[in-house]
Amino acid sequence: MATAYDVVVIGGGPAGTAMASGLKARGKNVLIVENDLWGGTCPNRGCDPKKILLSAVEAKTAVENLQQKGLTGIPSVDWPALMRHKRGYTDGISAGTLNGLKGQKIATMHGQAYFRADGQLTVDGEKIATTDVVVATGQRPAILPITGHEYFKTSTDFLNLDQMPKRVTFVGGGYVGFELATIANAAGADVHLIHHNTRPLKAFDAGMVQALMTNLTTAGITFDLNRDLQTIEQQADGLHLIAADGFELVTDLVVCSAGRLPNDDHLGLENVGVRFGRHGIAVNDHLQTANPHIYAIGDVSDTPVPKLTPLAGYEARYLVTQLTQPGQAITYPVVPTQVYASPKLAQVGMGAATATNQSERYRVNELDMTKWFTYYRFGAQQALAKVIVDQTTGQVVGATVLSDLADELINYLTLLIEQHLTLADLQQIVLAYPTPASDLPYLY
Ligand SMILES: Cc1cc2nc3c(=O)[nH]c(=O)nc-3n(C[C@H](O)[C@H](O)[C@H](O)COP(=O)(O)OP(=O)(O)OC[C@H]3O[C@@H](n4cnc5c(N)ncnc54)[C@H](O)[C@@H]3O)c2cc1C
Ligand SMILES: NC(=O)c1ccc[n+]([C@@H]2O[C@H](COP(=O)([O-])OP(=O)(O)OC[C@H]3O[C@@H](n4cnc5c(N)ncnc54)[C@H](O)[C@@H]3O)[C@@H](O)[C@H]2O)c1
Repeated sequence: MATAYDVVVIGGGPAGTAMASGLKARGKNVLIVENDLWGGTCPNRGCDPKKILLSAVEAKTAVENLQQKGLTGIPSVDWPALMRHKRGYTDGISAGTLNGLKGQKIATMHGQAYFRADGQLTVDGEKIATTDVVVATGQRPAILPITGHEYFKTSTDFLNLDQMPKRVTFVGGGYVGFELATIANAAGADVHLIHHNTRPLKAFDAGMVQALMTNLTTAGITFDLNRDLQTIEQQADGLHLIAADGFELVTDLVVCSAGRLPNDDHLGLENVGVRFGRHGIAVNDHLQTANPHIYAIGDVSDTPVPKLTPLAGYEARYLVTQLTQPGQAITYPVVPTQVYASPKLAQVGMGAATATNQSERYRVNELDMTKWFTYYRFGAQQALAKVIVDQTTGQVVGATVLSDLADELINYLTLLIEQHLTLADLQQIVLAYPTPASDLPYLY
């Protein structure tokens, strides 16, 4: 007789693997199902390969910034070698993740999970008996349904390019568009970013986005704002990208970076009373769907937080506790988000626009840190911050940072916010000098 599981987890990405490990550690009989690469988006075709490729951008920028300051000669990116370096990491991820799961004695299956009816879950047609199911199937790149959409490539294709084409265009000014445009530009391509309105990266501080775009424009990226792409045509000289207003651009590679779609439309969720749609699987504040035995976590769940790897893990940890010791509704901490461009743009907590509307309570410290020792020493082009302080408590409640070190500084700022630290609290702690952390008192 087939095994009856306590929980089946569908999806072997950061959410699903954290879920399966956590349940197993608490003695549950768990099966995890994956239909593609174990490890999911983040380590195979997302965060990690992107940041490996960014390493070359960071190193090149560091050398550029020290020209006439002790270094001569600017290195160029050897794309095939950089890609080999990336694959040296990504090629082992799927097998390594699977081995890790097996090492924990977690049951695994490779195949397509599908709900035929309530209580009838199948994997590649085989019936699986289980009490509960956790859906953690993530998202996939959205493709704009325009004429010639078949010429679109995705972030997954870009992160696995054997050669960098001469001309590369991104359509959609979000995280993916900015990050991959930064990489393609540093690798020597002529890069355009087409965006359909005048406000790319709309969740980030408008002034800081403008400053980032100015930097990227100086570095060679062309921003084609307010262009509504309608058609892609293959012609002898390349792909012609044509917008509604007659704007036309010829490129060799066009990447659709206009958002991602939840993997919730191929699971038979309609057969088991689970509501789902463009924003993902509908869940309550216990991450439970309309079917009490089915839960959803990570990118595929429709929750009020950005879709990021640390949140996939956070939701998994919450649900592990919930399935073993039911209790409180989920609450989320402040979430730092960032765009790994050049420089990096990071944000956490309250934005300056909100703070300015309540100026009797909040102070916005607008800081140009470019000449501060931390940034001066490596010749940084720009280091800006907007730090929001609650004047009634003296605590930091939000920040936006634009600098080569923003990815580190934003985590310190997140700790200050989460731990409600005032300047006086911080001055009780000794931090190594000179470092970005030892600048923290000057941000208040
Ligand atoms: C280019 C890019 C860069 C990114 N950079 C960052 C970053 O720097 N920082 C950050 O925090 N986040 C980043 N993200 C987002 C991050 O990758 C996701 O938030 C994270 O992977 C979500 O984890 P998940 O487990 O919910 O989904 P996923 O990682 O997508 O995993 C879902 C898994 O489910 C599997 N699956 C789907 N359908 C089925 C099915 N029917 N049966 C079985 N298995 C199925 C999929 O194959 C996949 O392996 C990036 C994403 C992209 C695309
Ligand atoms: N650094 C990170 O943490 C990171 C990096 C990459 C991806 N991600 C995750 O992946 C998700 C998807 O990233 P993304 O950049 O694809 O999506 P996104 O939602 O961040 O950005 C998509 C952009 O495309 C624009 N757009 C929509 N339709 C368009 C059109 N017709 N023409 C031109 N522009 C159009 C939108 O206005 C938006 O600015 C992110 O929301 C995030 O959850 C995170």
